[in-house]
Amino acid sequence: MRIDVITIFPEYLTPLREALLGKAIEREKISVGVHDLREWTHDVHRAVDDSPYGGGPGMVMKPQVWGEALDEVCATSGEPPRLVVPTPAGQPFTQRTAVRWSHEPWLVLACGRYEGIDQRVIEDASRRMPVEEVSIGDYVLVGGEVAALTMIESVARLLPGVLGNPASAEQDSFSDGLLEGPCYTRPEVWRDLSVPPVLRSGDHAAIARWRRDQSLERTYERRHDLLDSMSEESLTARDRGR
Ligand SMILES: N#Cc1c(-c2ccc3ccn(Cc4ccccn4)c3c2)n[nH]c1N
Repeated sequence: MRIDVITIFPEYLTPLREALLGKAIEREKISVGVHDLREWTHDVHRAVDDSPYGGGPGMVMKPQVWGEALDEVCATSGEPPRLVVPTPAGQPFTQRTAVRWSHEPWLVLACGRYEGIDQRVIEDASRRMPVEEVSIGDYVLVGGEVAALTMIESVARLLPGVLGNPASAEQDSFSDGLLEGPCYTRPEVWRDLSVPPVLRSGDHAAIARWRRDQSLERTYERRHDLLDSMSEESLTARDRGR
């Protein structure tokens, strides 16, 4: 997978070069390009923003600069990229989104700042590539870079050869629609707190039941909305009996 990020703070994306993702880039499982939006300015001040039409607080990112940047970064004789635009007003980004995007050959992420990017940039890009305006959660950040890091990490970890143990991606929270239950490691007793005996029983069926029950209980307590949106078939008769 190829990932390009356009931003006025390229150094914000440095963490991508660290740890697991850094290794995946070194091993060419992913190629990441980070581009400074100001490269496409032509004035001495390298201006990327201007006052909003209709008034209101803050500034809006100029369409001309973004248009030229996307023209160049997204240029191809083949299939265009999927353009991802982080915004607090976007569709929710979920694990399902990450799975879907993990099958994409090329993502371009447009990281806005200020009050956002002139909407005509999204409108114009939609004429020649798929565009998704997405939000990573119901809170307001200062710009799109943290959201880009979040989304890139959640997509990249699903790619073959990126995670040391691919099974952990399959057993993700949300992968079966439920939250992950608690996990434990040695020692067996720590500050007079013991590991649940079933996990040391060696009875794999009992362990699997216990883990499913813990996921259901945690999801019911913390994210009832996930249960509400689960299809009946994905909940077993035993689950419903709990
Ligand atoms: N994804 C996501 C986001 C963002 C986000 C993403 C991109 C930008 C570009 C500018 N701002 C600041 C800003 C403040 C106020 C109104 C509009 N925009 C962003 C915020 N905030 N919260 C999320 N879940």
